Amino acid sequence: MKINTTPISDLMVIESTPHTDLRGAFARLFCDNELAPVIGRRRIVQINHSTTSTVGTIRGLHFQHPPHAEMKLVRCLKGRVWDVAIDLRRDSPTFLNWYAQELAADNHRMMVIPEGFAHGFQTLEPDSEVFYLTTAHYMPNAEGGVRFDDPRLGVKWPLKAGCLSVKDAAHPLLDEGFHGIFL
Ligand SMILES: Cc1cn([C@H]2C[C@H](O)[C@@H](COP(=O)(O)OP(=O)(O)O[C@H]3O[C@H](C)C(=O)[C@H](O)[C@H]3O)O2)c(=O)[nH]c1=O
Repeated sequence: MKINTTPISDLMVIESTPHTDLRGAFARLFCDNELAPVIGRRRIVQINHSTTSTVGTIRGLHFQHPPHAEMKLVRCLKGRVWDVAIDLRRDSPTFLNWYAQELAADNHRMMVIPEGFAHGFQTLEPDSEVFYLTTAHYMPNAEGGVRFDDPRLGVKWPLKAGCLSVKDAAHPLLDEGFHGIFL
């Protein structure tokens, strides 16, 4: 696994190179030894899998408030998604900056999104499947969200927004009073 930095500190992109032979390919989805420099003392406590049938669907952008803030390690195991992370960390020099990567079954790329970031994705192919590991349990009462089309964020999505959950359509826009998550 190759650990790549991004323009946003602590946000990483992991490249994996599958072992291929006549039968097909083998690749590790996760290895605590290889990812120790990124994971540190965190523990993976949940592994989630979402399937999204229609192209253009946006899931997110979600985060959890401390003490339930989580790191997410996100892969696309089928299809293709535009995976977006937004820095919501208070006092971060890149506060409200966003970064995106195309994750696909065939590019074996993984986003490592630390605590204090909102995460979401848009499907670029039908029946896309996202597989992600988290370092904190799902706590609905600690969940927060930002709007995919919030002008304060200016996220660029490859496609016109398609299907959206009622919850995601209802996230409040960030006003000047929003100073981020204090971790
Ligand atoms: C995250 C989660 C959800 N749920 C239940 C809650 C709802 O009844 C249902 C769908 O949840 P939600 O609409 O939040 O799912 P997504 O919109 O795919 O959100 C997820 O995908 C975005 C991109 C993220 O980054 C979040 O980690 C995660 O919230 O599953 C659970 O039971 N356990 C869980 O860990």
